[in-house]
Amino acid sequence: MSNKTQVLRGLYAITDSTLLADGRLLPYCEAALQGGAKLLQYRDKSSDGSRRLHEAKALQTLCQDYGARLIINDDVHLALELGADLHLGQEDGSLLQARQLLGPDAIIGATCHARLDLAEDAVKQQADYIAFGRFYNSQTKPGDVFASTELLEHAQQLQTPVVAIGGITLDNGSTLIKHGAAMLAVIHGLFAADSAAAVEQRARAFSALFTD
Ligand SMILES: Cc1ncc(COP(=O)(O)OP(=O)(O)O)c(N)n1
Ligand SMILES: Cc1nc(C(=O)O)sc1CCOP(=O)(O)O
Ligand SMILES: [Mg+2]
Repeated sequence: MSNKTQVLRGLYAITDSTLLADGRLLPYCEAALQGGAKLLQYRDKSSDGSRRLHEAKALQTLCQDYGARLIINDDVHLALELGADLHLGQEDGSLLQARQLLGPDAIIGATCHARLDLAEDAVKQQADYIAFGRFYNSQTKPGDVFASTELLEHAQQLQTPVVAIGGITLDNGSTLIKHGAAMLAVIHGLFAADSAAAVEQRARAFSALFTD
C-alpha cells in the first residue's frame, strides 16, 4: 500500500455512476490510473450494496496495481470491509469515529465547502486532507460557486493537504495549484470522454500540471 504523503499530491479522480455506466467503470478508471491519478474515489449513491461491494473490490485491485489509493465516498463500513480509505462530507458521520474504525494508516478526507472553520475542525479530528469547493460551476453538482483562491491561500496555515473540487478542467486547474491546491478532484473534466484513451490523455495532462 502506497504511503499517505506519496499520494496526497496530484490528480484525484472521482467516479460517476452515469458517466461510467455501460461497462466503462473499470476501463476508464484504469485509464485514469495509467495517466497518473494518485487517488481514486468510488462515489456511488445507489442502494445496491452487493454491486457497490463488487465494484469497489475491483477498483481496489486496480489501485493496488498502480500504486494509488482507493477512497470510498460516504460509507465507512464499506471502507473498513475493503481496507480502503474514506471521504466524509459534513452529513456523513464523525471523522474521529472513522479514524477509530479505520486506524492511523487510512487516508480520511473531509468536505469543508468554502469554510476555513470546518477545515480547522477537520484537522483537529485528524483528517489527512481537507476539500474545498465548488471553485467553478459543476456539471455534477450545479449551483453557486463559493470557494476562492484566497481561501486556498489562507488554508495553507493548516499545514494539511488541500483538495480542490468543483467544475475543474485542464483549463482552470493550474490556477488552483498556483494558489496552494495539493490535489485536483475531478469528475466531468476527466471522465466525460468518448474513450478510455481520451481519459488517459486527460489524466496525463492533469498530472503534468503538478510537475511544471
Ligand atoms: C474530494 C471530495 N470533496 C468533496 C466531496 C463532496 O462530499 P459530500 O459533501 O459528502 O457530497 P457527496 O459527494 O457525498 O454527494 C467529495 N465526495 N469528494
Ligand atoms: C462531488 C462534489 N463535491 C463538490 C463540493 O463542492 O463539495 S463539487 C462535486 C462535483 C465535482 O464534479 P465535477 O468535477 O464534475 O464538477
Ligand atoms: Mg458525502
